Amino acid sequence: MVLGATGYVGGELLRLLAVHPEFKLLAAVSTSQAGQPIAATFSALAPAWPNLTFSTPEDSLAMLADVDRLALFSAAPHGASAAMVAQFVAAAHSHGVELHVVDSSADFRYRTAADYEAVYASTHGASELLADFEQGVPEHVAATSKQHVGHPGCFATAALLAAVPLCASSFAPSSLFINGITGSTGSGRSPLPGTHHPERHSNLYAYKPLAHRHAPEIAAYIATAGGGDVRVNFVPHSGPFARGIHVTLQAELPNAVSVDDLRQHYRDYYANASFVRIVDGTPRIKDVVTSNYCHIGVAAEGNNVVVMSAIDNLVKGAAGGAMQWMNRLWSLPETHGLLATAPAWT
Ligand SMILES: NC(=O)C1=CN([C@@H]2O[C@H](COP(=O)(O)OP(=O)(O)OC[C@H]3O[C@@H](n4cnc5c(N)ncnc54)[C@H](OP(=O)(O)O)[C@@H]3O)[C@@H](O)[C@H]2O)C=CC1
Ligand SMILES: CC(=O)N[C@@H](CCC(=O)OP(=O)(O)O)C(=O)O
Repeated sequence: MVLGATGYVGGELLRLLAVHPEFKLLAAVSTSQAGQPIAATFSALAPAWPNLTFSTPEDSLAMLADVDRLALFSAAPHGASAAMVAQFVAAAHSHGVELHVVDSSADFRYRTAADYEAVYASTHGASELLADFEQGVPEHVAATSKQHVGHPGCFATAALLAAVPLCASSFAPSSLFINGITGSTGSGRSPLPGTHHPERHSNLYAYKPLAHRHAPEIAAYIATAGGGDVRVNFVPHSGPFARGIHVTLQAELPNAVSVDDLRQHYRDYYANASFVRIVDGTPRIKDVVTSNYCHIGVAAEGNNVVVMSAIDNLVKGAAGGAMQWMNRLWSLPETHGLLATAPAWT
């Protein structure tokens, strides 16, 4: 079941679920499009879902009376997601349904309501559930006993995959300088001045330098992943493309490191990670967009290092990362339904 199913992340979840070998779509939940065909909102998905219509939250809650197990994805906006998830958790409990939730919004990305409220300046919608949620990208959490997961955001995913192997090493820096460039789908389907085509096309600009709300999230997740207390200086940029995130991380290390040693360190760290590839040169978003892969490249000169990562914001940064976690929560192979590569030329 997918909450926020008419959104960009919701649409990607529906696309991934169409080819998943185990999960069967029970309901695509929408308030605005309930009763309308999925194919009317996502014409690209018509071959996969020619007849299925969006369901109201109320009808979707009622469906829990007829199932034994439920994988619940939330792609609702932060602030709305937690309360919706709480309704489904309560309904699952009362019907004896085995449930795992993966939330792509910010609502379960922090361990405490106070940490969430400090960043989002609004009361958490279901603080009683926070203890049941794991936080992190799957590559940085070896095992979890938690029932549910709050997935990091797309900028955070790209930044963390680049940062954690460095910060969790014996040569960890005390500060990171991170530039991130995101495509316009990162801001969701509602048109905004910053996503309007004439503004975005053939343009590139930074926004909220050193003040973006995802900087504390990146720092918190680095600490959770064993990277300690590192200062994160984050400058996001709007890029002239629809999908993809490119992150460039720079740091000064306590000692010099060779580029070969640094690259080998990353290869060793991600040796068992199916979706992270350490490239010899520099990563490119065209090599990962639409896929669940992350490409990472490194450079070093004396004490100064650069780590670059590229992901698809909607897949590895949201729907695909959520699917990877959901596979793991149900003890399925983590790669189920996610191994398609990028087309590269689109
Ligand atoms: N876009 C991206 O690259 C990424 C997004 N995320 C997170 O994933 C979530 C979804 O993002 P995205 O798909 O881009 O967002 P969209 O705005 O495209 O979609 C969100 C969907 O949620 C539903 N919704 C809107 N308002 C409410 C509300 N008040 N209560 C319940 N449902 C509501 C809407 O569907 P309807 O009105 O039909 O119910 C809407 O289509 C967000 O929390 C975002 O932060 C995370 C990583 C990357
Ligand atoms: C909506 C939202 O936060 N989506 C993404 C990130 C894109 C982003 O950080 O975009 P803005 O700078 O426009 O917020 C997320 O949840 O991580």
